[in-house]
Amino acid sequence: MSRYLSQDRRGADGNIEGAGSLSRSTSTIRSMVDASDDEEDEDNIIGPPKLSDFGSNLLNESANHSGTFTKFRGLGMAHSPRVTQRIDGPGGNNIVSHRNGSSPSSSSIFGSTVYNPARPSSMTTVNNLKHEDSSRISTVKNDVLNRTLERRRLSRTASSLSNPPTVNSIDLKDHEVNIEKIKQTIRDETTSKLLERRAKRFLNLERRNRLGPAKRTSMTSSLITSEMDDLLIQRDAKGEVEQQDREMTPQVDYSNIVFGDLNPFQYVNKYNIPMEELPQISKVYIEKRKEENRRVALRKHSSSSLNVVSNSSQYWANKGNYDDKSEENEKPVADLLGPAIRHSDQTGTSGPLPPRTPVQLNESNHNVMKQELPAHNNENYNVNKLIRKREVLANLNVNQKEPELKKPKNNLEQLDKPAIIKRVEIQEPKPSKKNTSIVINNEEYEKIELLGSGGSSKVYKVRDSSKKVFALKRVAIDMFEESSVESFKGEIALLEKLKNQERVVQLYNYALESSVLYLIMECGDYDLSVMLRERLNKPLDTEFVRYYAREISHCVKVVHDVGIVHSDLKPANFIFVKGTLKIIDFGIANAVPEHTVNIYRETQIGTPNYMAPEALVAMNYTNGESNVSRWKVGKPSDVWSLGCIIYQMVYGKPPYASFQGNDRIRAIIKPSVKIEYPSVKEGVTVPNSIIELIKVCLNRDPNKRVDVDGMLNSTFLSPILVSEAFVRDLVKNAVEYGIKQGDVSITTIDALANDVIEKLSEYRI
Ligand SMILES: Nc1ncnc2c1ncn2[C@@H]1O[C@H](COP(=O)(O)OP(=O)(O)OP(=O)(O)O)[C@@H](O)[C@H]1O
Repeated sequence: MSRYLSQDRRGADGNIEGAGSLSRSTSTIRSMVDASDDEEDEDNIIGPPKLSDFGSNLLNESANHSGTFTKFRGLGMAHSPRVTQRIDGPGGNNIVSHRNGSSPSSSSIFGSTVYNPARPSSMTTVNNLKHEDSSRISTVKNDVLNRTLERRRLSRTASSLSNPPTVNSIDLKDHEVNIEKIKQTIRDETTSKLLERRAKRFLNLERRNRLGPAKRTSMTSSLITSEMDDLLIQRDAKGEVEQQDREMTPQVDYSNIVFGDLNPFQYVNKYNIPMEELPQISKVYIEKRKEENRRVALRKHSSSSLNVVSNSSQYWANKGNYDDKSEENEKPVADLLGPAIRHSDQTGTSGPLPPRTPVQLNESNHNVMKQELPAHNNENYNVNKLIRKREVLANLNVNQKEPELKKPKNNLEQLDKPAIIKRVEIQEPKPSKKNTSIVINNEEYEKIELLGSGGSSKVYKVRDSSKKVFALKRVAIDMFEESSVESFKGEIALLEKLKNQERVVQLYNYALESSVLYLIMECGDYDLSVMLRERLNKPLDTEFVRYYAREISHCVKVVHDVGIVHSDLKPANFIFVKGTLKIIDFGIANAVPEHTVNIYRETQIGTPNYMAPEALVAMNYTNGESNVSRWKVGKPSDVWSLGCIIYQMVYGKPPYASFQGNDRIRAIIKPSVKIEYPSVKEGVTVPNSIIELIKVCLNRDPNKRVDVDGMLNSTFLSPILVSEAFVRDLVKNAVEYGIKQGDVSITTIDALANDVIEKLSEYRI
């Protein structure tokens, strides 16, 4: 450019070569008008495109004539003071440009262009004009040039005649008009060019958006590119692609924008999109958000539908109908396929996509899944996807028992991956062989649960190979303690003796191995202590007391009847086996020799709460510690224990339970410590018959204590029930007998009473 300016300047100074330089400038313009803009790079433009050399010449000329250079500088376009300076040369006001003092650069009144050696200095503003427009402009410019040349020629002639040059004001006006026209033309061209570039940039940006961030795969991007090409081809085929679509201002379709986490404003900023596009982008953004919300609502609805329908065999039976593209089938399919999957992140499209369904993947359906998705446009793509998915699903061997797979992520890669089948096999936990089974006399027993534990034993629920349930009592025996060994041998012997006794828990099998005694017994459900605890806060129920007092008495009678003293009777040693109360734990029981009232035991005693005073006295408890290991037990001791249990049934606790520790034992032993028998228990009258029974059981003197038979025949346990008529009849007969006899002796009255009592025994219940 400066080269041309110099030539022009020389011409202005009278160099006859000026015309040549001007025509050269003109040809430069023409060549540039026709030049392709493919190599243009907008990024290299600091300001608006520079004015042509020709234009600069004209302006300089004009300025020379008018002296109003600044007027042209004030066109509102950027002018770089850094690279441009005015030089007031002898020929008038000229502009030359310098870049770093020596680098060639171009400048114009519109700005400057960064020097690019790889590119010829060119007029970027006019190189894409249509040919007709360029010709028209050239014509105008040539006309102006001719006029200028003519003016200069006249000026030189006048100068040679020593006449000062004059400027015709009309000519000057013409120049200004022409320059304005040129300026307008160039402005139009500039605007058009900018719009074209912007459109191009949006197109690229659009592609970049579709391709997504760096994580995209080559498959995805090629798919998307071909998708866009196919879109164009389709539109071409429909005649929708007009010539103007390929021109400088193509319509940018924002509908496929993927915003990600950005809002429209952030999006526009991030991708350097002009702010005037913001409203349109915002509109798209809002639409997308609406669609997203709608999909979330649909997803909630469809997931609940899925729960209901997925279990339906009808659904799976109907899966072959997926090929039916009717609207009726579309909704169920959408519902059944579950939550919509956003597919837009990578492809720029959106819409529901069937989720992964638990499938049996075979070769054919795998291939179907692997096929590339077809090119699509926004509207058709979702429909195509759904149809295609249905086709794929129809070919799949769907296993409804499979657990539902996780929903795939929102990208195309997921579609190409074969669905992974998760097989969940529910197995019953295999019991560890360790400590779970035991063999006793060649019979294997499997432990089920722990039923209870005592001082020296643990009792488990077990089952044998035929699945019959038993109680396994495992007793650790001190083999070096003879009494201990003998004691448990005694228990086995007693249980053998009590075989087939209905009120005694049955012993089926036993073994002594390595200081451990194993007893396989009849298994109970729960013991009496549990039941008494359950009834603790309930009001007294005399019928309940009667029934269970009779039950325990019956159990003990059975034991006593075979000459055995239990010695450790307490609620926990009575268990319910299928509703029948049975006696257990003969660990300290012993057989009482025939015709012997008491025996002496040499082993540790049981629970003091239920122990008879004579047993504790025999142990010679002093200050709470027994100094003898020998103690006396007999059948009356068991009756005392029964009396304590019945007392607990009525009053909620054993007789001496209010005493703690050794005080309790002392209280039991000490005759002065009387047992209390309140006649009312929490508002309920305690029948005398109950109190009488308990009293005869808790007699301190074992010899005066009632035996089990007496207990069972007691009024409370065996009451007499007579009718009102029976009483009336009895009274009438007695009076009539007295009238007839006149005087009746006491002896006669006693005999009559005994007669009646005997009669009443028939009324025992
Ligand atoms: N055959 C059985 N069926 C069901 N449960 C039982 C059986 N035998 C015992 N139990 C339970 O196991 C608990 C302890 O049993 P057992 O009384 O025989 O052991 P122990 O060592 O003699 O206890 P303690 O020495 O305290 O009297 C009982 O209270 C009862 O709950």
